[in-house]
Amino acid sequence: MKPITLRTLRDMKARGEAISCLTCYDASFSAAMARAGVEVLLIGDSLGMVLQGHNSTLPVTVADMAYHTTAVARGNQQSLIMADLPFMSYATIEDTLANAAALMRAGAHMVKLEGGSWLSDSVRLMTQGGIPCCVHLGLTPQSVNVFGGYRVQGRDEASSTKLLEDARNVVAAGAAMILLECVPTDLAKRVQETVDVPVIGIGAGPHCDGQVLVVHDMLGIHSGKPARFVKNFLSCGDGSIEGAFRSYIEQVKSGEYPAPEHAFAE
Ligand SMILES: Nc1nc(=O)c2c([nH]1)NC[C@@H]1CN(c3ccc(C(=O)N[C@@H](CCC(=O)O)C(=O)O)cc3)CN21
Ligand SMILES: CC(C)C(=O)C(=O)O
Ligand SMILES: [Mg+2]
Repeated sequence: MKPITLRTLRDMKARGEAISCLTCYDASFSAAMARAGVEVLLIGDSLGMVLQGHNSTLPVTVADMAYHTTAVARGNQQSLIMADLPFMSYATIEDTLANAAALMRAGAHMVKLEGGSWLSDSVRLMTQGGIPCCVHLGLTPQSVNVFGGYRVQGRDEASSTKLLEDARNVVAAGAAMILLECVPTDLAKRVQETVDVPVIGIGAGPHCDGQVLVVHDMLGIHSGKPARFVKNFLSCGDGSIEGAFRSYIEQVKSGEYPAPEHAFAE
C-alpha cells in the first residue's frame, strides 16, 4: 500500500470519498489503525485529558507532543501523521516555527493549530518552509476559558460569517486542511463547499470531507457523559479493537456516521 499523503486526501475530497481520522498516541495503536486502514492519525493535545488526566488540554507541552508523535510515527509507515501544536506554543512566529519544526522532526507530516485569520502569517511561513498546516476552527478547546466552557460555536449570523471568513483566509494563506469542531451542520456544509482543501469534522455533521474522533471515546472509555458526537464503535464490530476501527471507517465512508443525533442541527 502506498503511504497516504495530502495528495491522496485532496483526491478523496474530489471524488467524494470520506476521510477517516482518529487520535492516536502510541506505536501499538498506530500499527492497528494502519492495518485497519485509517487514513489520518492525529496526535491530539486531548492526550492531556485522556492520557494525563488533566481537565483541559492547557497543561500539555511541546515535549509531550513530540514524545507521543515519535511513538506513533514508529508504529506505521502508512497513515498521514498530524500533530497538534499545544497551548501557547504558537503565540509568536518564532515559537510557531521552532515548535512546528520539533513536531515534524519527531515524525509528523503536518501540524494542526487552533485559531482563525490571525494565524495567516504563521500558516504562510510554515507552508513556505515545508510544514503543511491544518487550522482547527469552531470549538477550539485551548480557548475553553475564553468561551466559558465547551460550547457549540458559529450558531449566530455574526460568528458563522466570521468562521467562514477565517476558513477562506487561512486557506488563502496556504492551510492544507481545515478541522471543524462542534459547529452547526449547515455551517460545516458551507465551509466544505467554499474551500478546496479537505475539511475534517467532529460534531460538525455529515457534509465534511472526513471525520475525526478521540480513540478513547470511540472505544467507550470515557468518564461521565460523552459529548453528543461520540459513538461507541467497539460494540459495532466483532468486539475487537481493530474491528472497531474497521467499523468506524466503514460507517464514515457509507455516511452512517455521523447520524443526526451526533450533530448540531443549528
Ligand atoms: N475524550 C475527549 N474527547 C474529545 O472529543 C475531546 C477531548 N477529550 N479533549 C479535548 C477536546 C474537548 N472536547 C469537547 C469537550 C466537551 C464537549 C461537549 O460537552 N459538548 C457539548 C456541547 C454543548 C452545547 O450544546 O454547546 C455536547 O453536548 O456535545 C465537546 C468537545 C473535544 N476534545
Ligand atoms: C478532538 C481533536 C480534533 C483534537 O484536536 C484532539 O484530539 O486534541
Ligand atoms: Mg487538539
